[in-house]
Order: sequence, then C-alpha cells, then structure tokens
Amino acid sequence: MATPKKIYFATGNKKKLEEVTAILQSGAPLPFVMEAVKLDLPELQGEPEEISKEKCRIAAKLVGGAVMVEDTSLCFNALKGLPGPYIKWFLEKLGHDGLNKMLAGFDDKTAYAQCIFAYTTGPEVEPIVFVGRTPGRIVAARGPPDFGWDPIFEPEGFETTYAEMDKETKNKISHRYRSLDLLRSHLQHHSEKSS
Ligand SMILES: O=c1[nH]c(=O)c2ncn([C@@H]3O[C@H](COP(=O)(O)OP(=O)(O)OP(=O)(O)O)[C@@H](O)[C@H]3O)c2[nH]1
Ligand SMILES: [Mg+2]
Repeated sequence: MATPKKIYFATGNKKKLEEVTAILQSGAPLPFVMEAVKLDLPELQGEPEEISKEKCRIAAKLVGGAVMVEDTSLCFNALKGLPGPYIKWFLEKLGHDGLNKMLAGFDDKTAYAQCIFAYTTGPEVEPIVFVGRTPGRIVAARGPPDFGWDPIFEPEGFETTYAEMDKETKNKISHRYRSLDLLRSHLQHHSEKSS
C-alpha cells in the first residue's frame, strides 16, 4: 500500500510527541507529513503487539485515515517481562522507588524498554507493527523526573539513565527511535515504489 501524503500520530502523551517529532526531523526528508492528534486511547490488555494493533484500529476509526500509534512497555527480565504494557499503572501507583523495590528479591535487575509502533493506511486496513527494544537495567532514580520512568532506566553501554542523557543521545538509542526507524524505512520504501 503506497505511503499516504499525511499520516496522523495519535497519542495523549506530550513527551512521546516531542520525541517522535525530534526523531522524524533528525533523519532524511520524509515522504509524508505527520500530523499530531491528541486522543485519549484506551489502555488495553494482552500481548504488546496486539495492544498496539488494536489501539491503531481504534485511532484509525476516530481519525478516518492513515494513522500511527505506539505503545510502550517496560519489561523486567526477573519478572518475565512484567510490568510490560502495564507500566503506566505500576508507575502511577508505586513510583520510581516502588518499581525498584519490586526487584528487591532478585539479583537480576536487567530490563528492556520496548516501543511498538502500529501503522495503518486507514480504518479498513489491518495495521502492521514495528518493534523496537533497548536493553538496560533498573536503578535508583537519577536525573530530572520529566518523563515517566526515564530516571530509573539505565540503557546498556551507558552509565547514565535515560533522564540524565541529553535528548539527542536518548533519541539515537531509544526503544522509540528503534521502532520508529523501522516504520520510517517502511514508509520510505513504499513511497519509492509508488513514485
Ligand atoms: O520514562 C519514560 N520514557 C519513555 O520513553 C516512555 N515512553 C512511554 N513512557 C511511559 O510509559 C507508559 C506507557 O504507556 P502508553 O504507551 O500507553 O503511553 P500513554 O498512555 O502515556 O500515551 P498514549 O497511549 O496515548 O500514546 C506511560 O506511563 C508513559 O508515560 C515512558 N516513560
Ligand atoms: Mg496509553
């Protein structure tokens, strides 16, 4: 399916939008225009890929056109991937300290941040997904508490948490960057084929 000229990015999260905008601006010129739309999408249950797809189907119906959404998980390896897609509620109820305490009984503090973009050209078309993962570990909070669990996630190969990094660095290695980069390549490929 050819890349449409305009693709909505539906989210209720301002920080996600800032990062997605910065990531898209930092690469090669885009074959489409991204238009942000603020939607309060439901927090669904299930496997992360299915959650993203269903979120995308709902968003496509609401905007009536091509749309991308993403769903973000924070997965603790000692807990077999939980809290995963439910991190929003765990963060809200337990805070940074409580999330650290969840791992108190385990030696393994490793985790991965996962972002799954889902994209469809319209309400009648099955969404496709792009999975981006960044491995790291859970640490006591360090850095500005501007965005979610950034202060307690230290990506592998770095001595700083996401929150301590400058935005440019985070946006080159993040789960969000990795997932969005796959979607961007898909859209570029499909726009070349159609032109
Ligand atoms: O420190 C962080 N660094 C990140 O890079 C990041 N990305 C998402 N989050 C948080 O993790 C939960 C995901 O839930 P989520 O994907 O459903 O997002 P959301 O409900 O905020 O927005 P949306 O669903 O409308 O797009 C929410 O609490 C987000 O605030 C992050 N926290
Ligand atoms: Mg959400």
